[in-house]
Amino acid sequence: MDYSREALDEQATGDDPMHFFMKWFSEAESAQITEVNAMTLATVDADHRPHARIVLLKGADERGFSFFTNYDSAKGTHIAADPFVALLFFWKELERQVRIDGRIEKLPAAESDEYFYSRPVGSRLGAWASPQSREIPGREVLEQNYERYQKEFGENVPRPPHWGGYLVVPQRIEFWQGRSSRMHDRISFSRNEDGSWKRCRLAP
Ligand SMILES: Cc1cc2nc3c(=O)[nH]c(=O)nc-3n(C[C@H](O)[C@H](O)[C@H](O)COP(=O)(O)O)c2cc1C
Ligand SMILES: Cc1ncc(COP(=O)(O)O)c(CN)c1O
Repeated sequence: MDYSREALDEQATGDDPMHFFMKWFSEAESAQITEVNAMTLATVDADHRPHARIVLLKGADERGFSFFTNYDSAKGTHIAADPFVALLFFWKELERQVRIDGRIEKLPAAESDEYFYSRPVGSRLGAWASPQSREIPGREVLEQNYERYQKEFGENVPRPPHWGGYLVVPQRIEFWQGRSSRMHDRISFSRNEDGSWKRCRLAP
């Protein structure tokens, strides 16, 4: 595969990488890419071993990037032990990659509520039914839990205390655009002490 769609220069990315991320994100949406918000989340456990999995980006604003999950899951346990994480997007149709590293924190409960109550009732029951990342003897455990909570809550399924959002506050954001002969463009932003961003170009 030789990449040849387009170039990325320093000027085009501007001074604010969150702003530029939104631009690339909406271009990916317009390109009809399916699950454009699917991103790899890397965490490290208490023994410094890395773990990666896909989660769905549900918000991006001047604060950072947010997603929702089970706080008692493996990833939740890793995050509690070490708040440094990485995110990765690969939009292959656009020959683009975005790499983000930063520090993660829980979203305020009000924001977790707001998102949770926007989800279909079935997914809300799923959040109760699944002890995410735990070993279970069989699928029937999930089905039984689901039915039990369905009986208990009916249509009014509250947010479980162990389920909510995280915000990744970026410290570095890199935009990668594939180019011919592996001579790709990489524009990287690192956060300064005062919160402003320093931009540089990296060799591919
Ligand atoms: C496309 C896709 C989207 C996913 N989105 C989420 C998500 O937003 N939140 C989540 O908790 N798990 C999501 N998952 C499941 C995770 O990849 C993972 O299996 C789960 O969160 C357990 O991870 P852990 O054991 O490392 O905590 C998604 C999986 C795929 C393939
Ligand atoms: C277990 C789990 N939790 C949360 C999500 C987040 O997405 P949604 O809120 O759209 O269900 C997903 C998406 N695949 C998921 O698999």
